[in-house]
Amino acid sequence: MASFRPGDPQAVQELFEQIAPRYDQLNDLLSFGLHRLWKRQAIAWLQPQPGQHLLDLCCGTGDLALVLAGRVRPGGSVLGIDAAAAPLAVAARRAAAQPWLAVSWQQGDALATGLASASCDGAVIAYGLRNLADPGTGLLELRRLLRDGGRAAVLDFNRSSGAVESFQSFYLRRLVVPTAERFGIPEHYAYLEESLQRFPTGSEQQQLARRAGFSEVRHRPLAGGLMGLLELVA
Ligand SMILES: C/C(=C\Cc1cc(O)c2ccccc2c1O)CCC[C@H](C)CCC[C@H](C)CCCC(C)C
Ligand SMILES: C[S@@+](CC[C@H](N)C(=O)[O-])C[C@H]1O[C@@H](n2cnc3c(N)ncnc32)[C@H](O)[C@@H]1O
Repeated sequence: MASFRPGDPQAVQELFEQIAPRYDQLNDLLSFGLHRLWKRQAIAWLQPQPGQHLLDLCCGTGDLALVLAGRVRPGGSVLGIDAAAAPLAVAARRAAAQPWLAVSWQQGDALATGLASASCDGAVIAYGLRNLADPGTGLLELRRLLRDGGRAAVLDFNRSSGAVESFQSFYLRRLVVPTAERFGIPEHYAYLEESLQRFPTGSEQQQLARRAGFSEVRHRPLAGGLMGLLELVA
């Protein structure tokens, strides 16, 4: 059985190339649709305004980017960046059905986007930071891309402890992976728990964000501590 070593960029990219066709369906199924609420909480922090130019790093199949593109109308735009082509193809198909949205897609590395400094009014990374080889470098690039005063929202699983950690592990091992097994991709979802074990805690993320140059930093647990939202001001 293949395994995807957390921190190996090629393996992580390949994982998301392979699960792209099932990704959204399994997120809805496995979280009972609650991931949409958690993403709305990330958007609420960003306070998107008409005319703003926003960035969705590790955008995947583009659900967040498409919502943001609606919120910055008229005059604004959203750029979604992802390392994997398959999720971007899903995102482009979804965007084609909404031609009024100013949204574009770029295959690239969130650790080195090549975009101009201070070129974005706001940015989101949803369930992406944990998949980067070096989350600290990811936060540095995020800060570089934002104009001073711009907001960023970093949504991901929360590295918890005690009963919450036990529930998280139980849910991932006993529900998530067996469900993924039915779609022939159990090892892809087994990676989730492995990647979480090496993910910085909320307070460690706060330290990394301050070191990256963010002026305001707050890590907020969501869903009873199962998820976490890093609220940042550049
Ligand atoms: C949107 C969500 C996860 C995105 C996601 C992130 C990754 O890094 C992956 C890596 C490998 C495969 C898939 C993913 C991936 O989908 C969160 C919702 C989906 C989760 C799979 C469900 C797990 C949620 C909590 C652990 C438990 C929620 C319990 C609640 C009662 C629903
Ligand atoms: C769990 S998905 C999150 C997708 C979307 N943000 C969401 O909330 O559903 C993680 C995404 O990060 C992308 N990714 C992983 N490493 C990356 C990197 N170094 N640069 C850009 N994207 C990356 C993967 O290809 C994948 O599409």
